[in-house]
Amino acid sequence: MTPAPYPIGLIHYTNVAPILDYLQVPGGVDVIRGVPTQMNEALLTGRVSMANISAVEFIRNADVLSALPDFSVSVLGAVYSVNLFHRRPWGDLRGGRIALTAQSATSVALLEVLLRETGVQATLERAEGSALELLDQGYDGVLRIGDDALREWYDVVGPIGEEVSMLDLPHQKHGVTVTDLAHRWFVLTGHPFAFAVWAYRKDAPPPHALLQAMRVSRRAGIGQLAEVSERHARRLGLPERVVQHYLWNFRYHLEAPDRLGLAEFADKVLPGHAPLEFGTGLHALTP
Ligand SMILES: C=C(O[C@@H]1C=C(C(=O)O)C=C[C@H]1O)C(=O)O
Repeated sequence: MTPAPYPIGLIHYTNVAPILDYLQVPGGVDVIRGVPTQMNEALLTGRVSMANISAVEFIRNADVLSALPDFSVSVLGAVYSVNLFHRRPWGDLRGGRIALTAQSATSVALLEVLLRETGVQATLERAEGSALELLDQGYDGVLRIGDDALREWYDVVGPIGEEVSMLDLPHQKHGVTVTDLAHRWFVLTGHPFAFAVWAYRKDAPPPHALLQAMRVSRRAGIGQLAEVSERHARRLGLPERVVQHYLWNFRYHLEAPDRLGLAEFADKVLPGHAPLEFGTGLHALTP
């Protein structure tokens, strides 16, 4: 008897290209793709058994989900693709209206934490459109994530020539400020921020062949980062150097500092949450 297929969901943002571009999906694994909120829902409803999902949904559903112990989309400091666009200074957003992308769960929760910790009360509303369109429509702030956020950051601050150091990438131009939420989290806590984990339903752990294939493809992607960056830079219409900097900056292994950041975020966002489990019940891990 052939075993039932194992369905997985994959968020297709460029930030996971180094993990997924070289993935050879093993037989018996079915893949669907989508934005974070779609993959969150697919995992929570059981349509898929494992997905890279918004870290905040892993925290909120820690009773039914476990996370792979060695996969994440984390960053220490600026991330470049989780951005609040605004014209007035952060402190002056008090009483204002902030437009939220419908693609995100974690970054919305992160924004709420950061606003609360800085004493800024604002009205948060779902609204679709580019950052500049929504600012022109009268929103005081616009949250964007993923490839759109990266491109729109570059549209605002670019062009960035060879003379600009990657340590000093701009975040302001023509009266628009692009506040990088991961950078703000770093300033607040000193920790990395984990945006996504690979979560699976505790009742349906992933087959070993899939985990091995993901580790092999991550090694290939990181090892060929120049090629990955060139390919995606062309697709995004961004300089290769900027995309390579963007990609190497991610922390893909859920290491101890990433777990500290995740635990701190969990306590801020959902005090009293169920314990977070990493790989409990998974068969032996091969490095
Ligand atoms: C870093 C990012 O992280 C993503 C942000 C998510 C969210 O806000 O819910 C979910 C998955 C992550 O891959 C990004 O969107 O650029």
